[in-house]
Amino acid sequence: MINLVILGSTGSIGTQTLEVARENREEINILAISCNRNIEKLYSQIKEFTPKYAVVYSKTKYLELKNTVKLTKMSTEILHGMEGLNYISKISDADTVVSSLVGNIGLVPTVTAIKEGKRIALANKEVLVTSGELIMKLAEEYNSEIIPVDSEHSAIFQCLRGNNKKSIDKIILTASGGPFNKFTKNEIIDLKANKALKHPNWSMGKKISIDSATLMNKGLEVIEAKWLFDVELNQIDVVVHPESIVHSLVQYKDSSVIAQMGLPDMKLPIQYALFYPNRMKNDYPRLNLAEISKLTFEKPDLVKFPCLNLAFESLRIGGTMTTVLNAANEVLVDLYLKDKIKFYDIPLFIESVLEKHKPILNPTIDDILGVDKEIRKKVFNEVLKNIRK
Ligand SMILES: NC(=O)C1=CN([C@@H]2O[C@H](COP(=O)(O)OP(=O)(O)OC[C@H]3O[C@@H](n4cnc5c(N)ncnc54)[C@H](OP(=O)(O)O)[C@@H]3O)[C@@H](O)[C@H]2O)C=CC1
Ligand SMILES: CC(=O)[C@@H](O)[C@H](O)COP(=O)(O)O
Ligand SMILES: [Mn+2]
Repeated sequence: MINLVILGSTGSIGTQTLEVARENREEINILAISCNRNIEKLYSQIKEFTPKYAVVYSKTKYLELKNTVKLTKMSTEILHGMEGLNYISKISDADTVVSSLVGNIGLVPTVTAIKEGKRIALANKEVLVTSGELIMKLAEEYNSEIIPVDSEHSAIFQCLRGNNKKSIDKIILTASGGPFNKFTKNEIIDLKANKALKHPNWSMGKKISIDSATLMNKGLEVIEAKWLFDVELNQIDVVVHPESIVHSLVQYKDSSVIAQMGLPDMKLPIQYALFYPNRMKNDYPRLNLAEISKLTFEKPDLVKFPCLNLAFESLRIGGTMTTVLNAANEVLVDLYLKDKIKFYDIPLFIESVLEKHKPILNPTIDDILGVDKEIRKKVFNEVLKNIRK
């Protein structure tokens, strides 16, 4: 039996993790779950899975849910805020912590779980973008296994099994190209978030959907791959593959290429991470290559999608540069979703804030949290100033 804690159980990854748990009731026990404000969904998850703990990040929503749970005499203990997230990340009975919060807010509870030596099923890529080097060192020190959930990284993880890491030539990340792949730059300029949210192949949370449309998602994934697989920046390539069937590839020094394929369904990498090294039988639809008949690949357009280059460049400089990239992107995506800025304002503001930042090399977690806070404020004020002009 796997005792599971899910950070962010009400999100896209969180709910799909619970679907996998539902499909494997004999094998998975849900110990703790969490949300930010969506207490309606959390309450229905509490009723179905009767976890020992449930955390609500928002104070007002916490008080509301606590009251409901008290009235219905449920046994689940309701906790609150970062304190609550840290508490469930180190429950002694827990085997695996699914890190599926969105954004750098997940950093501290993920570090807490690592320091307890838990297995981490890691979806929350932003924590590796801001703190990858530290996270990987801590994982080694505390004997915590990090199993990637992000589809490309799960693919690479699988392609690396049974091969010597020293024989890697290149890691090749596939990108769908997002909803605007076939558009010209001019056609994209005025497109609103409702269009950007329509990913061609995956149904995901809002933040990552916008990141896919700007190709920042692939930039974040390049950084994520660098730390997870300990390769050099020039060993990571990106290729656009609009069908999202080949989830990523590893090219070896003998020129052989190993790819992992499957229909686009996040339950697959989630299930793989939870049960690794075992593969559970399921009845998910099977890939039929003859039916698909054609798989296509193309070069990413870095002029149309400047975010990918910004990510490569911030990783090349290193230190807190990737924290700046991530913090600025989180704020700007939120403002784009609220219709306060235009699509290309995202790379423009990120570039301007990166240019001004003097990176701290070998930052501590406190340095990273400090830079994260400072950059969020700066970007927000900068955008506000521009809106008022
Ligand atoms: N969705 C996908 O298919 C994939 C996602 N990922 C990565 O996985 C992570 C999660 O993505 P996704 O599931 O799409 O995101 P969602 O937005 O769907 O879910 C985010 C979860 O985090 C909670 N949350 C958000 N903000 C806070 C906060 N400030 N404090 C506490 N909890 C918070 C949300 O609670 P509430 O519901 O109350 O808002 C929700 O439970 C991201 O890093 C993403 O890049 C990677 C690959 C694929
Ligand atoms: C499902 C998943 O892993 C996402 O990160 C996905 O890869 C997004 O698609 P893009 O390739 O469009 O960024
Ligand atoms: Mn991905």
